[in-house]
Amino acid sequence: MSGDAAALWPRVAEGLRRDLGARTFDHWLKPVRFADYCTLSGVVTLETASRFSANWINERFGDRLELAWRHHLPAVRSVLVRAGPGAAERQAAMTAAPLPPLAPAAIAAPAAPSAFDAKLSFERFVVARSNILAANAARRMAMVEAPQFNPLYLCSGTGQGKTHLLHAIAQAYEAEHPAATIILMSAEKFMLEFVGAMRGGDMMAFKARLRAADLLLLDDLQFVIGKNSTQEELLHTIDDLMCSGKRLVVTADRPPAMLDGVEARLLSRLAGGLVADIEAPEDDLRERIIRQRLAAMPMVEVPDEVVAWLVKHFTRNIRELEGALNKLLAYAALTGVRVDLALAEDRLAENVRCARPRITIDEIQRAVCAHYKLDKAEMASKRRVRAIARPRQVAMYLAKELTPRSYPEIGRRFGGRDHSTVIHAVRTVEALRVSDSELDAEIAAIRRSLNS
Ligand SMILES: Nc1ncnc2c1ncn2[C@@H]1O[C@H](COP(=O)(O)OP(=O)(O)OP(=O)(O)O)[C@@H](O)[C@H]1O
Repeated sequence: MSGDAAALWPRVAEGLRRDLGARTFDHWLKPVRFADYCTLSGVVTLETASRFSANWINERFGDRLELAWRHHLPAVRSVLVRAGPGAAERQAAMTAAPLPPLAPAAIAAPAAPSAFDAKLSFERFVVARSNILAANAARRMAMVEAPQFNPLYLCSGTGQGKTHLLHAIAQAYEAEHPAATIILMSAEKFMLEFVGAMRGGDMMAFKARLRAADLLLLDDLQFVIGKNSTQEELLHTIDDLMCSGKRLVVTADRPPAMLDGVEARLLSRLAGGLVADIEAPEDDLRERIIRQRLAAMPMVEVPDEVVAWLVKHFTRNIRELEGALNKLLAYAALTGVRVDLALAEDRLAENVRCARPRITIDEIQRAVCAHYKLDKAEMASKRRVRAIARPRQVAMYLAKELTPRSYPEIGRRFGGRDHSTVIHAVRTVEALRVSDSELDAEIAAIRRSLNS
């Protein structure tokens, strides 16, 4: 895959040359060579002649490089330019005054690059009412003083900045505690390493590595749902870290109480510190994030009406908003057209369609009740008379069809019913839709009312 990416570099470079102009390109980017592409992290590494020009390129052209790469290879997450081999010698040769000789150890072992994404810093995290609790709690986690709340549990829907905050905490903590051991990993990786260690008979090393952490940051905890032995190991790891006063931050897509299939003992540990949720981003936050991204690209002109249009249409999460902006800018940069409202509407029509807010269970319950002229409280009631039970089953069926919620989650929203009740309702309505055309038409009408 790195080979494929290497083959793309000349095309990426050609686009950049058109975009930046031959003079700027030849001066800064012509000497840049492709070094590596990691499919796992999505990081492209490029090399240039000196550390100075690497820093300059990262600062001035980092966003441009990312856009250009993503245009050809959408999986690219970030682009890093570093000084290539021999850069130190070239740098020394270019300097008039001889540099003091480097200790052999320093030459042999250059500082290991930080494992954290420099772009995901506190400085680049825009704070607003919807995320202020999470952002402030995250900052506290990185301070010298012991945090007031430990563990910190960050939760939100997808693309709202949880991973960003984990990287920000890790980097700020690293700056304050340079010798500290910091581990940032996804819950999935935790599980894979745990299973690998069990199979390889290497549990001691696995346990020792995690328990040596001064700060453990665990992303996407919902991954351990239903994975009992991973949960057990995680529980021991957390207990160990907490007992030794270490810091723990976890993220998940829902609050602890909604992690069905996670052991109560683990949940109580996780909820025992601070649970901070990030709400859906408000207009002001979305606009400030766009303006922040544009400020890093002073050569790109984006009219205010396009910014307002993006803010209006990409409401659900920041990742979608960023993706739309990147797509628009990449298209404009690589084709040489100006960014205006018509271009945004044309190029981003599909993105807008996908970004429409999803239907919620609450909306479904309201629509079903409006159709059958019922009180919404009946949805959660225990009454089994057919005039109520059937609409309730229809609402459960639509909840499964139109939302990403699981059977247990749906059951909870209908007066704490068991998941098997929901499965039964879904199957019943599915069968009835085939045999009962009247019911089928009613469901179609409810769906239309929800989509309108
Ligand atoms: N408040 C913010 N300020 C600046 N950038 C943000 C903010 N919130 C999110 N982002 C950006 O949005 C993108 C998605 O954020 P991130 O990956 O952290 O989301 P997430 O909540 O971890 O999503 P998932 O649950 O899918 O893993 C990232 O590029 C991140 O930098």
